[in-house]
Amino acid sequence: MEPHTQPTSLVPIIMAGPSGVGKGTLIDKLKKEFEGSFGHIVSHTTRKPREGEVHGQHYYFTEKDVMEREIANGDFIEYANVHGNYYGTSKKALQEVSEKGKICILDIDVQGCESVKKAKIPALFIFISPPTFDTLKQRLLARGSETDETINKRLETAKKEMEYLNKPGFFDVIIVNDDLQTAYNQFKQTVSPYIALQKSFK
Ligand SMILES: Nc1ncnc2c1ncn2[C@@H]1O[C@H](COP(=O)(O)OP(=O)(O)OP(=O)(O)O)[C@@H](O)[C@H]1O
Repeated sequence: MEPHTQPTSLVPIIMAGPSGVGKGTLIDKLKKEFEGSFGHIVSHTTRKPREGEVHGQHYYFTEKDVMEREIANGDFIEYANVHGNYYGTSKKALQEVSEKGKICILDIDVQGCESVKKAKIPALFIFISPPTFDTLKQRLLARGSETDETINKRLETAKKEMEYLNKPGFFDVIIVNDDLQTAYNQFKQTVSPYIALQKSFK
């Protein structure tokens, strides 16, 4: 998928980059500014619902054997096993969003990107990079969501994810999230042709 050319279909926008780099922050900002252009994709999970979580809204809650069968069947465009629970995006969930004429944004890891590419699903692949490794560590610490152990795990994984920057052409666009507003402007510029196309469908 060539960025900066006029897209002819609303392909999903795939966001990758190490944990804590600011993917969620950028996506939230974009969805806020262009409310109505983006659809909410519902993931599947085999973990138990937490209080207040609604099936079909927060997740499609499913069973391990069912999900394994569906994965084997090729029903998922990507999935991951996180601490013994499966999480994944089904082809059907993606289809539900595009049938509503909305753009789908997926926040997935590089393994997930590999799966999407393998499934030959056309998409716009964006990698969000930290300016330095140290900045990433500071952001994870500042977010206050991790213990020392999980921070180290995330940083280890981050090193591997950053190696994808050496794979020419794997990502369509790489955005360095140093100053948030600058990164957001680049992000917005990258996806604006898709937003324009989405609006033209109304
Ligand atoms: N440009 C920036 N400058 C400073 N802080 C930032 C910047 N972008 C994001 N942050 C902060 O960094 C922290 C991590 O951001 P965020 O939660 O969006 O990351 P993420 O990539 O979605 O992580 P995860 O994959 O773990 O969900 C947050 O506290 C966020 O407010």
